[in-house]
Amino acid sequence: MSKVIAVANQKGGVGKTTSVMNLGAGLASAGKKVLLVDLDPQASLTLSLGYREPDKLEASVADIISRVVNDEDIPEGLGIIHVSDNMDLLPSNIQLSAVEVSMVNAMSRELVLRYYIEQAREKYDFILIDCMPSLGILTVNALASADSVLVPVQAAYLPVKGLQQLIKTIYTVKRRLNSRLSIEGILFTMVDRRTLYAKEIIEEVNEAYGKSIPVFSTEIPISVRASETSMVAKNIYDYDPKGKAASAYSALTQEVLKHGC
Ligand SMILES: Nc1ncnc2c1ncn2[C@@H]1O[C@H](COP(=O)(O)OP(=O)(O)OP(=O)(O)O)[C@@H](O)[C@H]1O
Ligand SMILES: [Mg+2]
Repeated sequence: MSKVIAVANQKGGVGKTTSVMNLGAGLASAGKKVLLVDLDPQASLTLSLGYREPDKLEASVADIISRVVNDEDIPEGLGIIHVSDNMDLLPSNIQLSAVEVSMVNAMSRELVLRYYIEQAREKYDFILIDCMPSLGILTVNALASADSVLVPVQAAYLPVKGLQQLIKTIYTVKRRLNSRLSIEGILFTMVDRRTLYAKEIIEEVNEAYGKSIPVFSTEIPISVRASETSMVAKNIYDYDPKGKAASAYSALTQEVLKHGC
């Protein structure tokens, strides 16, 4: 059994990419076979994993999408980079922007990525999709391909309004395109428990959504070491194994494993 988790929030800079990278590394070190899909033309995940010139890669997720759109065969393993034990990456680059435009007129344009992911499921236990900060066609494709959505929320601004829009989109996709879609959980990131503000937001979100929408009991603390991981191209367990962010991501990994497939 495989599980496909889309990591999405249309708000930028909330910790989507950092969470994909570190949850992915946590699952891989727990012995799970993991594929990370970079579905953002900014290519932050690709860059963070150390592939510093994404535009020079031989193939990327853009090639996969354009082959599906044009109904062409996809050669085995096209674009896949083996990053480390148990962990592969389907990288991205700026070509994805052009491909996104070309999807607008494609047949079943919301289901293009799903066609690929359904085949990739056979090879992996977990597929994590790093979405871009928008609710456009690429993110809808990710939601249509996924079993669940993990929603990182930065506990430093009033997130409720943005979350309503995201949750509405998730339910629309569930109704029209992908009935198995569920919410894996809201994940608070960059939490500074010393500030009353963070606590208030967490309470507010718990009140508004906690009963119907799961909230991870793990919170990711604000951590300078975590913010440095993309620069040094290391996951948090290698970069700062004893730090609070590493133990939080490890607890998150356990929660996700406990949810099962
Ligand atoms: N726990 C943390 N503590 C401090 N800084 C963090 C933490 N997690 C991530 N950051 C930093 O915050 C910034 C945004 O994180 P990240 O790139 O993961 O967010 P994102 O939601 O993927 O952004 P985008 O919407 O642009 O794709 C980055 O500079 C990252 O290094
Ligand atoms: Mg990102």
